[in-house]
Amino acid sequence: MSEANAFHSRHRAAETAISVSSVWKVFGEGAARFRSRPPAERTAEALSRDHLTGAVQDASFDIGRGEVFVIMGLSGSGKSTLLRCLTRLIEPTEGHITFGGQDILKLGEKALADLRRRRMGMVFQHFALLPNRTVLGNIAFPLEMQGIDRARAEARARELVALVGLSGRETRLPTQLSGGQQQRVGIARSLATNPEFWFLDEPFSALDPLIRTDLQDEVLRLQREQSRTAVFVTHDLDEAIRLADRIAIMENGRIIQIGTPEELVTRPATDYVRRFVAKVPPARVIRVASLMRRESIASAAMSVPAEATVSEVAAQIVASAGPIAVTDKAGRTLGSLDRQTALETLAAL
Ligand SMILES: Nc1ncnc2c1ncn2[C@@H]1O[C@H](COP(=O)(O)OP(=O)(O)OP(=O)(O)O)[C@@H](O)[C@H]1O
Repeated sequence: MSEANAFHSRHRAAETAISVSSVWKVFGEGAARFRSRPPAERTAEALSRDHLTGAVQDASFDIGRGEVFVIMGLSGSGKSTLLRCLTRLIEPTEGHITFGGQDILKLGEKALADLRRRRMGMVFQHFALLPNRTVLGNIAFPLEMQGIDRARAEARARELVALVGLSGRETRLPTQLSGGQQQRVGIARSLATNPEFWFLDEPFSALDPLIRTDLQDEVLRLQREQSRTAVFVTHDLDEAIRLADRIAIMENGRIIQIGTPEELVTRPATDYVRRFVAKVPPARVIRVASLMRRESIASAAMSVPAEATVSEVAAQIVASAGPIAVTDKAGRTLGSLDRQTALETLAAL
């Protein structure tokens, strides 16, 4: 692992929260028969000959506890199907999916419903709020489903209303809210049970760009305050870069690369990934740590954090008149940043 990644992937060395191994979802008649084929015969040609859709093909990856893992790709690449396989809203054709070591594909109906209710939170593109319930009633609903008494459920719902910035609107019905506000209710509701795992499927794509950025900030803030393992589907690269620790890029049912935004931009695995990330300014994803020289410096004019992106510290770099120190989260100096190299990264398109 490069130094840059060691700084950025705070989760990689951490405990695995979700492990996905050789997962397939094949749609069409005869999908079950597809399981008996040896791996070498599970090709795109074989799928098309049998009139099957390989929505997810041989997906394997681990997600670290507390990581924000983004699945992205063009329309029809299999993102939603993969996410739904993780929650078993769609039954995978085959493979293994474990949550904290427990194989969820082996769970019976009741255990699965329990897992979803207690440990998973989900947000979808269409808010799916209960039309006859108020903001508070919608947010309290998952708690009531758990058998928590109404007063306690409502107290928790009030906390969440404040957390997502809807104080004062507790008694409104969904139709009396804007799209962005409705999605805030959806987010609050998904967090009511304080789930370990948070699944978000294109949660902001129906919203206009400004509201979308607000809600992305909201998600980032919630992650900072109470980090949870999050899997986020989007077709918006900009959104993926803002939110992700790592991004999985899908193409025609296959995951073709998994990496930090910086890895995808600086080392795209295929032409498809290269084209996907072509418009991302490198300074937006390259971290100070990647440009740092490990050397001691006598007297620094200023310091910048190793985990910041070059864009985030652009103003300091431009203004600096002397050596720039690079520091870790504790403020210890790790090395130096060459101003010229940083300026070149900022200028690169
Ligand atoms: N229930 C289904 N029956 C048959 N084919 C399906 C079904 N659901 C999805 N598919 C097919 O599986 C493939 C992947 O679909 P999926 O919805 O997962 O893609 P996606 O990347 O999430 O797309 P989008 O961004 O448009 O939502 C597509 O070819 C789709 O037509």
